[in-house]
Amino acid sequence: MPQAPAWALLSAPPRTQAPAPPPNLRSPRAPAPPLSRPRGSDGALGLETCTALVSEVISFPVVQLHLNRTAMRASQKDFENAMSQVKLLKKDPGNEVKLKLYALYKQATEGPCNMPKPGVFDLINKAKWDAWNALGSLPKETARQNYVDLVSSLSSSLESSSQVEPGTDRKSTGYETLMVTSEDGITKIMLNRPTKKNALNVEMYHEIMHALKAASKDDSAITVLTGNGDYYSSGNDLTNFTDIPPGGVEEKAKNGAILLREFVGCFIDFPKPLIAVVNGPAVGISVTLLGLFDAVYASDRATFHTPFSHLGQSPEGCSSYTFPKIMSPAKATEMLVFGKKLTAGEACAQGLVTEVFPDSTFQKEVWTRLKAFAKLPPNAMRISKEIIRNREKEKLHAVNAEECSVLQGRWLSDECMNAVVNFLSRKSKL
Ligand SMILES: CCCCCCCCCCC/C=C/C(=O)SCCNC(=O)CCNC(=O)[C@H](O)C(C)(C)COP(=O)(O)OP(=O)(O)OC[C@H]1O[C@@H](n2cnc3c(N)ncnc32)[C@H](O)[C@@H]1OP(=O)(O)O
Repeated sequence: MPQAPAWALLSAPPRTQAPAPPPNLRSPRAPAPPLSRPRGSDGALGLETCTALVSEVISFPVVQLHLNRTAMRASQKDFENAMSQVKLLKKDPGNEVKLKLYALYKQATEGPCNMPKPGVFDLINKAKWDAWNALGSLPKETARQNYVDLVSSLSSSLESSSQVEPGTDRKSTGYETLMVTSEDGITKIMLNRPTKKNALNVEMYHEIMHALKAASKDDSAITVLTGNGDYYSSGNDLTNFTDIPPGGVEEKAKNGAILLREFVGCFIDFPKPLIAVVNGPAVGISVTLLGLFDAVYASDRATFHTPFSHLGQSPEGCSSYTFPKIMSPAKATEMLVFGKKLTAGEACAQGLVTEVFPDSTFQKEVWTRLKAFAKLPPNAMRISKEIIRNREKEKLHAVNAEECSVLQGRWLSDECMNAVVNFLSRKSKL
């Protein structure tokens, strides 16, 4: 059974001590914490409670940062990077360090502790208060610097001993083609090439894989893919076809098929609820992948278009298997073979989209709903997804392999090359 990261658990207080209502440690600008925390029958803090508490200690500063943006100038970027880095730590730095981080953050953003001291039985809030209060009149700038230094020392000492895959220590801010954020239990992966309608270039394929791997291990409950700008995505970037290596087009096609197979494989294997927030038109691979998502919410501005025949290509993203199952073979054929473009309403009627929202309220309504989902017990959600999806996994990997192999041949065809040349020479558009 998937476990919450060990470091998401703060030590439980001794059983004998009765929970007392904690005074609020937060500034008036901050959201108020729950007054008491549910405990298990053994008196320990429950898993969700502990996770929420860690979010409070670790993630809460991210919210605060936005509120205090104007107050920080000198090392704002370092400070912001340090906060992102904290969330990427793969190992529990321990309660003592977490309290130190909390205290330095509060000092850096609010100055010396000015809150009433919590009661003796309010162990957690008292520990936080003590840590902050212990910093006395340490100047804000020094606290900020100490925070950055502490995170940097943690990153080197904890990351080097963890078994992470190469590159997984990359910061969420370090992406070229994506914006990745983690807040309120949701990791949001936003395609971020709006001037190119979020077309997927080779860099973006790699970055999405990286972001999904990181999201599968982070402490968020759900993961969301969406687009920046007016498009969700215009699909594969057709300039991907232009950079021919010394081995010629055959090598290009072979490498493309390897990349595509690995890319789609990441969606098949993604362990947490994966939700698409389709903010605008979607084309090609950004549509076919939707069959591998757990829920798809769409603006009524969105359209769904898979013009593979027009492009001399063939379906991918496991759509040759998922679409006929979702919407019937004939409807799937209209889309995948004849390139029929669906409106959001039609896609919803076919089962490809879960729900459609008016564009004017889309973001507000969807994110309210997602935040509520993200509060559900994460392990239960994972396990339920697993039981819904797992018996299909082997089949999906086989379909993926077959689709990539067929597509590799298609990329070498005149039909495909002509379509790409026509688009790149501005002779055609969808
Ligand atoms: C051997 C190859 C190896 C490849 C590596 C692996 C790849 C795996 C491949 C998986 C298979 C995937 C298949 C698909 O996704 S098929 C779908 C492909 N997409 C398209 O055909 C869409 C093409 N774009 C358009 O038709 C129009 O741009 C669009 C209708 C989407 C929007 O039109 P509009 O008029 O509103 O906007 P512009 O055309 O002016 O677009 C703005 C700029 O964005 C550029 N653009 C948009 N989409 C793409 C794209 N898909 N590829 C490249 N560039 C794109 C467009 O050119 C404009 O750029 P400029 O401002 O510089 O002119």
